[in-house]
Amino acid sequence: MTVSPTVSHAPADPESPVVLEAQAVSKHFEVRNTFGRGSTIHAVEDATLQLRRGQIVALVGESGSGKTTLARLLAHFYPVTSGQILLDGEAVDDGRGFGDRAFHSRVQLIFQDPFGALNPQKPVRHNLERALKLHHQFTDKAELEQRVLELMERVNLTPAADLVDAYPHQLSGGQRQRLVIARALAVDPEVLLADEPISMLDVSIRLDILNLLRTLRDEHDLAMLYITHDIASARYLANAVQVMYAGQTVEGGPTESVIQNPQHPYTQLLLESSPDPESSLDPGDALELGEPPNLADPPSGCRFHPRCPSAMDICRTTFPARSETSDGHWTHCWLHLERPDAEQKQAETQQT
Ligand SMILES: Nc1ncnc2c1ncn2[C@@H]1O[C@H](COP(=O)(O)OP(=O)(O)OP(=O)(O)O)[C@@H](O)[C@H]1O
Repeated sequence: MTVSPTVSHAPADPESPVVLEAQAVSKHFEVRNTFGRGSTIHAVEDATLQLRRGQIVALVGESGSGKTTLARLLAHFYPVTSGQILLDGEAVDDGRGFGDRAFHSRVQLIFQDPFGALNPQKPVRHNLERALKLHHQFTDKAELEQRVLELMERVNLTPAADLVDAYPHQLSGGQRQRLVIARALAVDPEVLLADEPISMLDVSIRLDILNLLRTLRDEHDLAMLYITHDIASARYLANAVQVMYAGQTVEGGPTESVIQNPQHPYTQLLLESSPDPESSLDPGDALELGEPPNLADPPSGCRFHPRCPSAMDICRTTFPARSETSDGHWTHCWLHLERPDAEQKQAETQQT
C-alpha cells in the first residue's frame, strides 16, 4: 500500500494491562485428501501473543504462516490443540462451548472481505440493529434507531440518515468495511481482531480505514490485533510488531525496534523483500522469499532453518527459547542464545 512514510504510531507501552493473550498455543488441523488419506496440518506451534489496552499489535508474515489461525484462536473461533487463551488473565475454557456471548461481547473479529461478513439481503439498519440487539436490551425503537445512527457516525459512515437504508451492494468498498467495523463496535468490545482489514480495499481509501482504526484505539482504549502482509501499514499503525514464520512466532517487540533492527534472519529477509518507501533499496532489488514449507510435514527445530543463511546443526533439531535482545524486543533464534558447548565451539572455529 502507499501510506505516508511518516511514522505516526505511539511507542509501545509495556505497562498497559494485557486484555487478551495466547499462551503457548498450537493448532493442528486433521485433513483428508481426495483419496481419503489423512494428514495433520501444523498451522500454529507454541505461539504466544499479548494484546494490551490502547495498543495495536501488527501480526506480519507471508501467506500461510498461521496469522489468521492465531487470530481465530484468540477469537475463540475454534479450540486450541494445546496451550491456552486468557481473557483478563483468566483461561477461556473451551468446555463452555463456542459462541459464548459474554466472550464475544468483549472480543470481536473483523474479516478481510467486508461483503462476506454482511447480510447482503438486508440494509445497513438491519445489519447494525441485529448486532446491537444481540448484546443490549432495547425497549424503545427510537433509542435503537439513535444507537444505529451513532454507530454510523463513529465510523464516518455518513451521511448516516441517507445511508441507513442502503443495501451492502450499494455501498463502496470503504463504506462496507466501515459498516463491518461499526457492527463489531455495536457490542462495545474491548478487543478488536482485524484480519487484513484493508487488503481488499482500493489503495486510495486504505489510509482512511487505518486512521479510523487508530482513532478507535485511542478514543475507546481498544486492544487491537492488526494482521497484514504489508510492513509499511504495520509501521504506520502498530505500537508493536510480531512476526510469524510457518506457524512459529519468531520475533516481536516495539514497532520501530523490530523494523529498524530486526534480529531474526527471517524478519531481515521479510523486511528486505518488502517495498519500503523509506528504503534506498531499488524495488527491482527486492529479495525473493522462496517457498514456505509444507505444514503437513514441517521442518524440525526452527522451521526457517532450510532457508536460513545462518542455520547451524542445533537449528535443525531444537526450536530456540525466547531471548530478549533489547527492551521489550525478543526473538526465537539460536544466534542470540548460548548454544550447547560443541555447537558453540564449532561456530567459533568457523568464524576464525
Ligand atoms: N480449517 C483449516 N483446515 C485445514 N487447514 C487449515 C485450516 N485453516 C488454515 N489451515 C492451514 O493452516 C496454515 C496457516 O493458514 P492461515 O490462514 O492461518 O495463514 P495466514 O498467515 O493467515 O495466511 P494468509 O496471509 O494467506 O491469510 C495453512 O497451511 C492453511 O492451509
